[in-house]
Amino acid sequence: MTYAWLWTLLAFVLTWMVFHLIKMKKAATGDLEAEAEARRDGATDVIIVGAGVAGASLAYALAKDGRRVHVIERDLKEPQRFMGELMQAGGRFMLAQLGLEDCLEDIDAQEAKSLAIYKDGKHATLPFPDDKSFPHEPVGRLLRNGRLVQRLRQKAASLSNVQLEEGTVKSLIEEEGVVKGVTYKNSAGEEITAFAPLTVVCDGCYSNLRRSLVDNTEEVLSYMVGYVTKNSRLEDPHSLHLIFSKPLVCVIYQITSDEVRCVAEVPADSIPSISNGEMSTFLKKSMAPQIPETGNLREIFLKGIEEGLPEIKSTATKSMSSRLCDKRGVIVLGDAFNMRHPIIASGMMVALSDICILRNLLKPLPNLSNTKKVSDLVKSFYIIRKPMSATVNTLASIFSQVLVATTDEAREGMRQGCFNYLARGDFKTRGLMTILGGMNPHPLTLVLHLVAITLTSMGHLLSPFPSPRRFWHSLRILAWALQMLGAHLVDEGFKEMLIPTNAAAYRRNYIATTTV
Ligand SMILES: Cc1cc2nc3c(=O)[nH]c(=O)nc-3n(C[C@H](O)[C@H](O)[C@H](O)COP(=O)(O)OP(=O)(O)OC[C@H]3O[C@@H](n4cnc5c(N)ncnc54)[C@H](O)[C@@H]3O)c2cc1C
Repeated sequence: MTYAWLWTLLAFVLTWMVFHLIKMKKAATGDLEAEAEARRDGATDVIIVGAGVAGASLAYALAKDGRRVHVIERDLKEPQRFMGELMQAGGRFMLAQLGLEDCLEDIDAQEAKSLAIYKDGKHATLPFPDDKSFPHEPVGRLLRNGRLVQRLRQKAASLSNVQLEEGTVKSLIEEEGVVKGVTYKNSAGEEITAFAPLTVVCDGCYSNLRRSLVDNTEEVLSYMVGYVTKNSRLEDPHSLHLIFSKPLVCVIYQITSDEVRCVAEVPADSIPSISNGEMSTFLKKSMAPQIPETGNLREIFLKGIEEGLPEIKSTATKSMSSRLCDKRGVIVLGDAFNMRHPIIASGMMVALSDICILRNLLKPLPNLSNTKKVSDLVKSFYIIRKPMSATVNTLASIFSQVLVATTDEAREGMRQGCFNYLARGDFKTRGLMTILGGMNPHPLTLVLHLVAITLTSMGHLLSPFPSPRRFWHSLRILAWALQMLGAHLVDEGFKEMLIPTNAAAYRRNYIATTTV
């Protein structure tokens, strides 16, 4: 009798445990059944990780071709950041190819018609020229990146075969070397698995997933420090103002009808602290005096600082060459795949160009579960993208190195030579501007321009009277230029593209695959 309560308690605990064991087993079986069901049904054709510019555009393009797309994005709120604020004319063309050009409307974007350059009191404005072979108006757009991203997300989500969900992808699910899907945490904190024959990783410049797929590493080159000056309008709001300041460049541009973005680039190893006010002192004392008084550039630069730097932000500039991922069932795109210095503002354009190519390559395939076929197509994608990616990556890398101010006479000669070349305003400048705007992705033409800039720089250093010292420095310019170019010839697989017949074939192939 005394132990009756103990037996009752034991019986209760045992019943509770058996009940829960049965429940857990049922849930596990149910999960597996649901997964198997999803796989059998082929409920999703493509999973896209990340809905930035690349992920959202790709989702729309693939869904338009009838694919069932599941996009998983970590944060569906409007991104507040200062990258991707100039959509080059070439990027607008790619958006039009994808049926997304209207996403540039109703976001108070500003027309970008020219590049204005400033150095040591001299100034030149270089319009993006009208290239007759380019089927689009040669005008880009200056904008708030977050607004564009939201428009792209809305447009993708408006299609019934796109499921856009907030969630953070934790890992890829792999079976025998083939990626089958992802594990992610949804907004309710539940861990979920999703399966599809193809997963596209578009999780941006801080990508974690990339590391398990490709073995390339990113390099931090410098930092861009930026803030917005509110209630302001530049006297020339349609130019991107690039100041050849020291040690690195400043850039000022209109991003909405009454907001101006001010950016200063700072070396990676000496970035002043934002939190203790060092940064505002640096901007006010070191950078502001170098901003030309032309128009109202300096006034707006200072106004932003004096109004208390509401939201000063810094972003790392990175470079990472593209590497082919040899796993099946997965593709990496956007910044997770390939990055370059943002000095020529072309990352979004390259990502969109990649999407146009990939979409056109995948179009004839009714079933993406043929992973061997998809993997072969990805190999040709990697080659076809070269005219655009190699041209833009090389130009960005060389410009970013040339624009660094140093006390080295040869390097300063090249910096001045670059300014002189751009400021001439002749047919050569126009040619380089069409490359810059993404209207002529032609590596061979770029190499010719780079050779011409080198010769201009050498000529500048030798004039008016060549001396042995000047001659020596001009030879150093040549050596430096060859070294920079040489590195890219190898890295970007440029060599074969420089053979004129190959270059022409590459370009034809590129145009055919980017045009709907
Ligand atoms: C300072 C700076 C200035 C730039 N200026 C320009 C410019 O003017 N013009 C231009 O064309 N390019 C510019 N670029 C480059 C451009 O911003 C990028 O190339 C472009 O934004 C890349 O798009 P993306 O979709 O690959 O990445 P993002 O736009 O970064 O999108 C990645 C998305 O993935 C999501 N995500 C990340 N991890 C996960 C996860 N685990 N699960 C789910 N979602 C995830 C993120 O939330 C994000 O929405 C600039 C770059 C820098 C650094």
